[in-house]
Amino acid sequence: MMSTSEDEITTPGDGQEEKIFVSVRVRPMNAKEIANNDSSDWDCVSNNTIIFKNALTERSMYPNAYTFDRVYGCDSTTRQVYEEGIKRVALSALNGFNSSVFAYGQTSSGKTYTMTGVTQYAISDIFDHISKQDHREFMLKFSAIEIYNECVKDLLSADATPLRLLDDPEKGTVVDKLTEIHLEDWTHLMELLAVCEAQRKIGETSLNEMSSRSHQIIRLMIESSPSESSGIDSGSILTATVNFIDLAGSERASQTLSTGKRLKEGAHINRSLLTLGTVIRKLSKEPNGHIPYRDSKLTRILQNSLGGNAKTAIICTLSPAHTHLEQSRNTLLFAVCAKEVRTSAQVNVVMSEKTLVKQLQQQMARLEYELKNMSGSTNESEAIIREKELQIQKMEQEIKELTQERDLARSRLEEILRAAGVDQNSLPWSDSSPRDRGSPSGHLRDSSWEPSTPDTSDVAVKVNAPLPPIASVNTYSFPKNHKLRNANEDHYVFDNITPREFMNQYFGPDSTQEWDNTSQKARTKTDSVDSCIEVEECIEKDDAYDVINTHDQDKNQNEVDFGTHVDQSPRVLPKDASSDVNNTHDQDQNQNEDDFGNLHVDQSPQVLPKDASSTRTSNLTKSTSCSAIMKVDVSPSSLVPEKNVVTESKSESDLKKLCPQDSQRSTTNVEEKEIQHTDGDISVSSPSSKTREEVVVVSSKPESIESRGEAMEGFDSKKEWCLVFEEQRRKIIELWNECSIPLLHRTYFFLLIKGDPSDSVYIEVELRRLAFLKETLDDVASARALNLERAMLSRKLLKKFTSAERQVMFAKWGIDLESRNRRFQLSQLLWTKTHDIEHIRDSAEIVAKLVGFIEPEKTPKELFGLSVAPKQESQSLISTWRNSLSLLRY
Ligand SMILES: Nc1ncnc2c1ncn2[C@@H]1O[C@H](COP(=O)(O)OP(=O)(O)OP(=O)(O)O)[C@@H](O)[C@H]1O
Repeated sequence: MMSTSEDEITTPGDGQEEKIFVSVRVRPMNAKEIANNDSSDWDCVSNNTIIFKNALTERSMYPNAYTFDRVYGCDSTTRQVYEEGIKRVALSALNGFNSSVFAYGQTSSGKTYTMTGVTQYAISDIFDHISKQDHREFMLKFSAIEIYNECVKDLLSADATPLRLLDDPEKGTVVDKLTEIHLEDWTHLMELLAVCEAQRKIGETSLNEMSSRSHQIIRLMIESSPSESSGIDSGSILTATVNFIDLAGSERASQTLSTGKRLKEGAHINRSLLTLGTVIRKLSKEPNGHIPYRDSKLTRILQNSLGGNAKTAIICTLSPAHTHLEQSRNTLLFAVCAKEVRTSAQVNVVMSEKTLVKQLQQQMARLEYELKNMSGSTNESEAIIREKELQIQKMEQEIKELTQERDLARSRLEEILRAAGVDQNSLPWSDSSPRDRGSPSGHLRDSSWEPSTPDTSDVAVKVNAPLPPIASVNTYSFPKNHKLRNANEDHYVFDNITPREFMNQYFGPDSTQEWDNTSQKARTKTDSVDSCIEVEECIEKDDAYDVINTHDQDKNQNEVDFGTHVDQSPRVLPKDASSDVNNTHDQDQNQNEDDFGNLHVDQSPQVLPKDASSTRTSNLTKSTSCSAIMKVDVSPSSLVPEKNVVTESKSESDLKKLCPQDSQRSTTNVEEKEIQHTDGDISVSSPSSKTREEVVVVSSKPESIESRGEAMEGFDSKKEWCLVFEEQRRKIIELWNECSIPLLHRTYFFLLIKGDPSDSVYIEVELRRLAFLKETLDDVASARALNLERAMLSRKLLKKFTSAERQVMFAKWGIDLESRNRRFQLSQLLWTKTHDIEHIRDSAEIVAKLVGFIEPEKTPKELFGLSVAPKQESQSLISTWRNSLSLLRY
C-alpha cells in the first residue's frame, strides 16, 4: 500500500467550479476476443488522447481521436488509474468535499474490475491519511446500495425492501433508513465489501458471466473534528461523503442477447443510463437549464455528484475489441460530454457538539454578564429614582413653606385692608371675590384689578377701568424684567409675580411687612390712617380746564396733547354747576359706583368754570385730624417779596419753616376766611375779594390732642419730627427731579404733605416708590413726558397769568424780558432747583395756579388717595388698589 502525501489530498479552492475529471481506460483483449481474432480499434497515443486505429479502413461520422484528462491503455494498472487523478478526487473527502468516482462503460468493459481496485486504493489511502493525523479525529461510516430495476436496495441489510429516497433541503436526496456502519479498519472494509458483493445482483450474460445487473454505490462518510490533543477547543467538524459508483453495463440489449428477465433488467439499466447520459449532456451544454435528475433513481441519488456540491471523476472503460466498436464510441461520446460538466464543491462544515456546547456556554456567560450589568443599571436607576423622590419631597416641603408664607402675607394684607375698611371679598383669593362670581371670561367687568389665575402666579392689573382706555395705556412704567402682555387695551397682566412680590417690587423690599408695620403704627396713632394711597394726577390741556365738561372730551383732548403719557383727565364741572361743589362731588361719586356696588371715590379734581375763576381760590382739604387749617398762597403776589408776612422772631420763623403746619396755622388768623364748619363735612367759603388768594384747609373734625400726641410717637419732640420731615421732603424733591416725575404730581404732593406726623406713612411710601422708580424707570420716556408737561404749562402761562404777573415772574426767575420763548423758559425752570425750598414752593404755587388747583374738599389727598380719613365702607379694595398702582405711573 502506497503512502499518501499531504499534497495529494490538498484540494483546490472551496466553492470553485471545476470540471469532472474524465479518464478512459481500455482493458486488454480477453481470451474470448482473442480467440475470435477480434481486432483492437483503440490506441492511447498519449496520457490523454485515444485514437481509433482503424480510421483509414472504417469511415465513420464519429471522431477518431478523443482527448480526456487521462487515458489508459490495456497495459495500464488500476493503481495507475487511481493515482493519476482519481485519488485526488476521492481523498478530497478528507477535507470536507463530497466526491464521487464513476465507472461507466458497456458490460464486461472492466467497470467492476477498475472500481473494485479504485475503491480499495482510496479507502486504503483514507485509512493511511487518518492514521497520520494527530490533530483531528475521524469517523468513517460505510454504506452501500444498489439500484436494481429502479429500486434502491441496502446492500448491508438482509431486508430486500426497497428504500425510499427523501429530499433533504440541506443534504439533497438521501436514502431513507440506509444502513450505515462505522468503518473500523481495513479488514472491516473487506468484510463489508464482501457483503456488498454478495448482495449485489449479478447474472450471466452473453458477454459477461458475472455481469453486474445493477448500479452499485459504495458510500463512505468521513467526519473529522479537532482531536483533544490538538488543543483546539472550538474547531469545526468536517463531514463529506465519497461515492464509489459501479454502474451497470450501458450496452444494448441486442448485444447481450437478452431475453426475459435479462431483457427487463437491461431496459431498466438502459433507462437509468439514458437518464444519466441526458443529465450529463444537459449539464455540459445548459447547466442552468432543467436537469432531469428526477427521471431516475440513479440520477436522483447522484445529483450532487453530477452537478452540485461534489468533486467527481468518471472512468470510462472500453473494450478494445472491434466487435464493441459502437458501444465504445457511445462511451467515448458520453465521456466527451462528461468532461464539460462542471461542479462546485464546497467544504461541508458542521458544528460539533463540543463546539456547540462551548459556544452555548460562552453565550450563556455573555448573557449572565449582560444580566449582571442590567442589574447594575437597574440599581443605578433605582438610585436616581430615590434621588428624584428626595428632590420631590424637598420641593413639596418648600411648596408647603411657601404656601404658609403666602397665607401669612395674605392674612397680613387682609388685616391691613380690613383696618382700612376695604371689602375683603374683593381679594383675589377670596371665595366671594368678583372673579369667582362667574364673570364671563373670568375677568372683572369693571374692577380695577384682578389676578388672571386663581392663585398667586399672575397679577392682573386693570388700570382705571371706568376711564377711557387711553388713560391706561403706557401710563405705568413697569419693571423691564417683568413679562408684560397686553391682554386687551386696558388690561395688563404680570406673569410670574405673586402679590407679595408685587408689593415688594413696587413698594420696596419687604414692603409688605414694613408697610404692614407702618400702617399698623400709623393706624394706632391716628385711628384712621389709610394703608393704601391713591394718587390721581390732573394734567389738563389748556382749554380743557375751561369748558370741557364731558369725559369723552377729556379723553380726546388728552390723546391730542399728551398721547399715551397723560393719565386721567380731570372732571370739569359745567359752568352752571360749579357753584355746588358738594353736589357735584356726590354726583361724581354716584357715577363712579362700579358694577359690584363698590363706590369709587371721585379722584378727579373739580375745576371751577371760567366765570368762577375770578375767585381763584384753591382750596386744599386735608381730612386728617391734625391740621385744622392750611393755607397756600398761589397768587402771583406771593412770588414777590412778601408784604403781608407776619413778622416773627427768627427762631420762631425758623421753626415755622421747619414746621409749615404751624406756620400755616398761625396765619389762619391773619387771613380772613369764612368757613362753614359742619360736622364731618367740608365747606369752603367763597373767597373774599382780596389780592391774595388763599387756600383754607379745614379739618372735618377738631384736632385731637391725643391723636397728635400719638402721631408724634416715636419722635422726641415736634422739632425733631420737623427736621425729619424736611429731610425726607428734600430727598423726595431730589428724587422727583431725578425720575422726571410730572410737575403736577410734585405740586399736589408738596402742597398736601405739609409735615403732619400722620403724613409719615405717605412720605415713606413716596420715598420707596421713587427709589423703585429710580431703578426701573424708562428715563427717556419719562423725560419726554415731562417736557410735554412743561410745554403744556408754558401755554397755560398765557391764560392763567396776566401780562403784568408774567413780567414779575420772569424778572424773579432771571428770564430776560426781551428774550423769546419766555414762557417756555419759565416752564423749563419749574421745579429745577431742588435745594432751594423757596424755588420749590414758588414752582408749586405756579403749577397749582396753572392747572386750577381748587376744590379743597375733593382735590387734595383724596385725589392722591392720601386721605387719612376713615374710609367709607363702600370704597372698594379695587379702587384703593388702583389708586395705589397709580403711584407707578411715571
Ligand atoms: N484492465 C483489465 N485487465 C485485466 N482484466 C480485466 C480488466 N478489465 C476487466 N477485466 C476482466 O474482464 C472481465 C469483465 O470485467 P468486469 O466484470 O469488470 O466488467 P464489467 O464492466 O463490470 O461488466 P458488467 O457490466 O457486465 O458487470 C473480468 O473477468 C475482468 O477480470
